[in-house]
Amino acid sequence: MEQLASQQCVHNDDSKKPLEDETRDSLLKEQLPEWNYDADKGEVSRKFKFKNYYHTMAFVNAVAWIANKQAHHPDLEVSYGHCLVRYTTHDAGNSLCLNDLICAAHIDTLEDNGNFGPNFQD
Ligand SMILES: C[C@H](O)[C@H](O)[C@H]1CNC2=NC(N)=NC(=O)C2=N1
Repeated sequence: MEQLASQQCVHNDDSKKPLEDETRDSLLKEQLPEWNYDADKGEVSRKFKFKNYYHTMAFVNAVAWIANKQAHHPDLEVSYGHCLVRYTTHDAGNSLCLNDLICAAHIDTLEDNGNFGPNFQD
């Protein structure tokens, strides 16, 4: 299967079709091992932890940028030191679709290495 992180979201009738169980499970296992699937909610989620609010918000802004680029938007829970990212496809009645996993993979490419430049507050 093609790498999720090198794919872009598509918005058509096909993109509103829930993933087959087998496809979903193998993509999660092979490409998104840090993400948790909730079958009841039809969503995947991952909690990202940061050392302070500056780091958290830098991440949140990058997530928002990806969401607008992909026209597919996660629910976010933000606090001082963490951001919980949840994806489901509302247009599919809150089911897990390929766009959800593509966005999750894009977010996994954001690295927080704690180095934001000399003027960044630690
Ligand atoms: C037209 C546009 O693609 C849709 O309204 C998008 C916008 N962002 C979305 N985000 C999410 N998470 N699910 C959707 O079904 C969805 N639909």
